[in-house]
Amino acid sequence: MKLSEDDSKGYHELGIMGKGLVLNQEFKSWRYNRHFFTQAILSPKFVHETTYWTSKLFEELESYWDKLYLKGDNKKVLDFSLWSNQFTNDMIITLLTGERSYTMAGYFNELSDSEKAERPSALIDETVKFVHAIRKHILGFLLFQIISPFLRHYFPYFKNKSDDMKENMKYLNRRFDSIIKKRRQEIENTPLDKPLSNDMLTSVIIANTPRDVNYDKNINDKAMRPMTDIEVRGIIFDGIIAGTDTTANTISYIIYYLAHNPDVKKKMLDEIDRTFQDDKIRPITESDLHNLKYCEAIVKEVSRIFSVVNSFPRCLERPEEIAGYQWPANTHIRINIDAIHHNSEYWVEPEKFNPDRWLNEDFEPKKNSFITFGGGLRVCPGRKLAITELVCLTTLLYRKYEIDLVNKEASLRTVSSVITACTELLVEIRQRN
Ligand code: HEM
Repeated sequence: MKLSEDDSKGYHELGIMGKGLVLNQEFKSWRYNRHFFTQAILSPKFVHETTYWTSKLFEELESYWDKLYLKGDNKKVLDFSLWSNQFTNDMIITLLTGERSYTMAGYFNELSDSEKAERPSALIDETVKFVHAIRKHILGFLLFQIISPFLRHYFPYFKNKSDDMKENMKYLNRRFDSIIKKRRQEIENTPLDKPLSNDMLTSVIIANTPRDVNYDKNINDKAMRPMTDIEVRGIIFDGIIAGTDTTANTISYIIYYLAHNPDVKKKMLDEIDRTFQDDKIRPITESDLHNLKYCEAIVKEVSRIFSVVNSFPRCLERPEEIAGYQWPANTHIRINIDAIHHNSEYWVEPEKFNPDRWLNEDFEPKKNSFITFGGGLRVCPGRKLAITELVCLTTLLYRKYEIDLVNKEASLRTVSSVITACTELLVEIRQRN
């Protein structure tokens, strides 16, 4: 991603340009941030955290579904796209910050007239407010690129909107800063021989300090210094922004494709039942993942055929020939993921939903042809977490529940901007026999 000076003015004004990863064009600072992000997210204990929290939060989700939809004989309808959003919000915030988030509980309280979630309501309100602010940021930040500074500063309609977004950003920064400060304090108060929690925030705070197992006090390299609070905030913020809607929408698309491909669904159920031997409640573990290769193939095939991110930007550093044309340096291009994923030069029968293609021993997607997570230096650093979370979630959902679309004839309801988001997915749910 490289934005021109004009395009990035608004992001500077909002205070998000040059921080974290996504909007960071300064190579040294991006590389430093990326190193911390990758080191934390790719560590083996993080894979453990991902399976653990997917199971734990799924149990919580089931407790709400049980009360709202699963009692009695009547089939009840739910909008899966809304629940998946609450789930992935709680998941990413808990995994990245180590602070429990309760947006599923908040949504349950909204839907349930009589019973309320067994969580302190002040805690629910606080996390719901936090998540609403994150959502407002995701939906509104493009205003700072698309609308000129003149309109944003002097035209009341845009000025109000942009002032509101700036206030929202201030609130988010305060909230992140207080979480970071609290965690630094907790780390300081924990004796060196006592373990710390495994969330990303803790890992990036302790990286390159004596609490880090890889710490070497003899290395006196500026590039290996610990992160400041503002740097920590930048990468945690980006992880939350990039890791919520992407996974939430992909799981909705998985439900949709399974409903339309009963033979695939049957094969998946066989794999799940073989792995869990009729145990419908034990938590999923990392070792289960080795036995869920068909589920993983489904996640990849859905991501190929209906990628949630539809394109991503690049800027040419030097003149290049692309598609037979010469392009000067600094040309901005968008790489069209959908076009590449549906191109018969790269994929056999590209329009066919065929998870088996991923299981063929000789199969390897052609170079740069599976780009749902982008590619090159900037490739999505959350891809392993995303695939693990999606495989676990698909397995947990279908291990115990029968999920049908309310209207199988209806096409998917989506809206496209930076990502293709599912706006509604009405399903009927009941326990599997
Ligand atoms: C299905 C889920 C996901 C999809 C489809 C996805 C897709 C992408 C894509 C296409 C990019 C741009 C890559 C490029 O320019 O080459 C990206 C970047 C990024 N993603 Fe993901 N992502 C997903 C989940 C996640 C998760 C769970 C996280 C974090 C926990 C995450 C964090 C990031 C970050 C921080 C970047 C910016 C990287 C950089 O600029 O260095 N993503 N993602």
